[in-house]
Formats: sequence, structure tokens, C-alpha cells
Amino acid sequence: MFAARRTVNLFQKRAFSASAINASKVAVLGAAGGIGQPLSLLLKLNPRVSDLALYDIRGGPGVAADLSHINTNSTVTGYNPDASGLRDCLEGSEIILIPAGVPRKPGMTRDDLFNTNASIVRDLAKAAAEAAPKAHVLVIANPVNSTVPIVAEVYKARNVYDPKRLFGVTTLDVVRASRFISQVQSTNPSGEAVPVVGGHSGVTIVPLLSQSNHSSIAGQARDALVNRIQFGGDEVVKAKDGAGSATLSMAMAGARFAESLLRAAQGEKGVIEPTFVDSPLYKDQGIDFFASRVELGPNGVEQIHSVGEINEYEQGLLDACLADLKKNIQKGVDFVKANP
Ligand SMILES: NC(=O)C1=CN([C@@H]2O[C@H](COP(=O)(O)OP(=O)(O)OC[C@H]3O[C@@H](n4cnc5c(N)ncnc54)[C@H](O)[C@@H]3O)[C@@H](O)[C@H]2O)C=CC1
Ligand SMILES: O=C([O-])CC(=O)C(=O)O
Repeated sequence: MFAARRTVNLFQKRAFSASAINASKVAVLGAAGGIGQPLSLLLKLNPRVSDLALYDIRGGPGVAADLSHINTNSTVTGYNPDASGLRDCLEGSEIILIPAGVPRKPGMTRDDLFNTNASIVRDLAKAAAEAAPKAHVLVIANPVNSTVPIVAEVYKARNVYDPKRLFGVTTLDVVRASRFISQVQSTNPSGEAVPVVGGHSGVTIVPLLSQSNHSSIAGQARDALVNRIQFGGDEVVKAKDGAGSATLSMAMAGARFAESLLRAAQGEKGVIEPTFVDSPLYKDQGIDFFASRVELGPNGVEQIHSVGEINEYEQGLLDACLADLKKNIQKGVDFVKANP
């Protein structure tokens, strides 16, 4: 009898400590948008998330009320911009995802979003730097090549910048790459892994097919596949015909990245994701941020993997990427300097 009760107590103790370790508050800024809603839904379904905090300039509490009826354990709270809404949303967060900002319409580049999204991201970063300076910040808002440096500059100005905790979400590029290559090769995409490095727009997206399971793809087939991976976002923008860009696939990609960070934070080793981070790889060329495979740990970036061995064709892609990337990054840095 005593032994039985003891077993129960030990079990309860273990269950309690496991849930205490796993208590993770995740905030989504821009939660009522095309990405924000399905992303928040996927986070509500994630047992590693204990508190989901949803902020938007409009509609946050509505989305939160809706999601809060789903029978998973996490609490969901919605916040408006009034009073201390944004601060309350951010405080205590371990992860902050930022899908707030306008999406493209046909004919636009991601850089065309800069004028609107730069100040949105800057202002949200200011609030995050004050309310939750140690949180991992995951930037989804475009142009990612510039919005990530914007967040870095805001944090630097407040002396709270930790390069290990800032991430541009480029997961969708590798998600697309594995799907597109599987379509060409008639394989299962879950068994495909195509590294994609560089940045997140047009020619700054550099797929490394030579490191995939299909390194022999060459000629027109290779060119078509690389082009589709680089401009996959345009495919969706065109198909949506003015109603925005990728939202559902992006929500999946953002939720996958957040899940990877949580797994790493909760002690799992060897969690690797591609992501656009403050990186040493091309700093000697004046390029402070670069996306490559990154091992994640409890404090964010654990190890940044180099691009590895690439062929001459890929070196050409990389050269074009670096030239554009440098300008995109500088644009973000200059914006914060001129508009602190
Ligand atoms: N990193 C990536 O791979 C991808 C990035 N994106 C980018 O994500 C961003 C969002 O796209 P969608 O969700 O489709 O746009 P959307 O227009 O559907 O949603 C944006 C949401 O942000 C909110 N918002 C605007 N200003 C805000 C502020 N200051 N604070 C809080 N919320 C604010 C809006 O009210 C809206 O609910 C775009 O910039 C888009 O280009 C889209 C797809 C992939
Ligand atoms: O294409 C866009 O504007 C949205 C985006 O970043 C993507 O789908 O990769």
C-alpha cells in the first residue's frame, strides 16, 4: 500500500518537473494575419508551449478566444495595442515570433516591402528589447535580409544584443526545396534534404543541390529547379493574385522552427535548422548575417555550419547572393541609424 502510494508520488513528481521544465511562453506579434493565425493554431497544438500570447494591432483577442477552446493544455491570451498590451504580451516570453507586416502583391519584390515593414519591425523590436531582452526572436516579416539587421541594431542600441538569440526564419526555403526536388525525382519529400544558404529573397536564396541526394542533376533540369526554389515565393504571390503571399506553408515552417528551438531549449542535442543569423562565415567580406545550417542549443545558436563543399555553378550563385545580401543588410542598418 505504502509502496503503491510512493510510486504514484514519484510519478506525480516526475510529471510535475517535466511540465515545469517544458513551461514555455511563446509570443506571436501579428497573430491575426494570414501567417499569424495558422501559426498560432500550430503552436496551440504543440505540447511544449505552455502559454501562447497573441498580439496584433487588430484582432488579437478574437483569435486568442477562438484558439483557447482547443482542448490542449496551454493558455492563450490575446492583446491589443492599448495600454500595456504589447508589453504584457512580451513579458516572460521565451520565444517571440514576428510575422507582423505587409505581404507582397504581384510585381513586387520583397525589398519593396521595406518602407512599410522596417518601421513595424523596428518598433516591435524596441518593445521586445525592453520587455523580454533574453527571448529568442524569430523574424518572419520581409524583407528578412534587412529586418533581421534592424532588430540587431535596435538591441545593440539598448545594450541587450545577443547574436545567439536572433533568427531570420528561412525554413520555408528548405521546406520548398525538399518538396520541389521530390516532385522532379518522384521521391518522398520527407526523405529529401537540400541545404539552402544565403538569404531570403530571389538570388540570395542559394540551394546546394550538390549536397542533396540528387547531386547529379545538371543542365536545364538543375537550372529550372534552382530557379523554382529561389522564386517559389513569387509562385504563391502570383496564384493569390493580390491577396497576399505564402501563409499556410509559412505557418508550418515557422512552427517547425519554433519547435526545433524548444526541443533544443529542453535539452535535445543535435537539433539543426537552416536560419539567417549573425554569422562569422562572410564577415571578412563585410557581410554580418548569413543563412546556413545552425545547431541550436538552450541559449540559441550553438554552432554555425559552414557552406561546405560546393561546385563551380554553386559558387556563381553564392557570389551573386553575397553582392545582394551586403546591400540588403546595410539598408537595414542604415535605416535604424537614420530612424532610431
Ligand atoms: N520569412 C518568410 O519565409 C516569409 C515571410 N513572409 C512575410 O510575413 C509578413 C506577414 O505576412 P502575412 O501574414 O501574409 O500578412 P497579413 O497582412 O495577412 O498579416 C500581417 C498582420 O500583421 C499585423 N500588423 C501590422 N502592423 C503591426 C504592428 N505594428 N504590430 C502588430 N501587428 C501588426 C496586421 O494587422 C496583420 O494582422 C509579410 O511581411 C510577408 O512578406 C511571408 C511568407 C514567408
Ligand atoms: O514571397 C513572399 O513575399 C513571401 C515569402 O517570403 C515567401 O513565400 O518565401
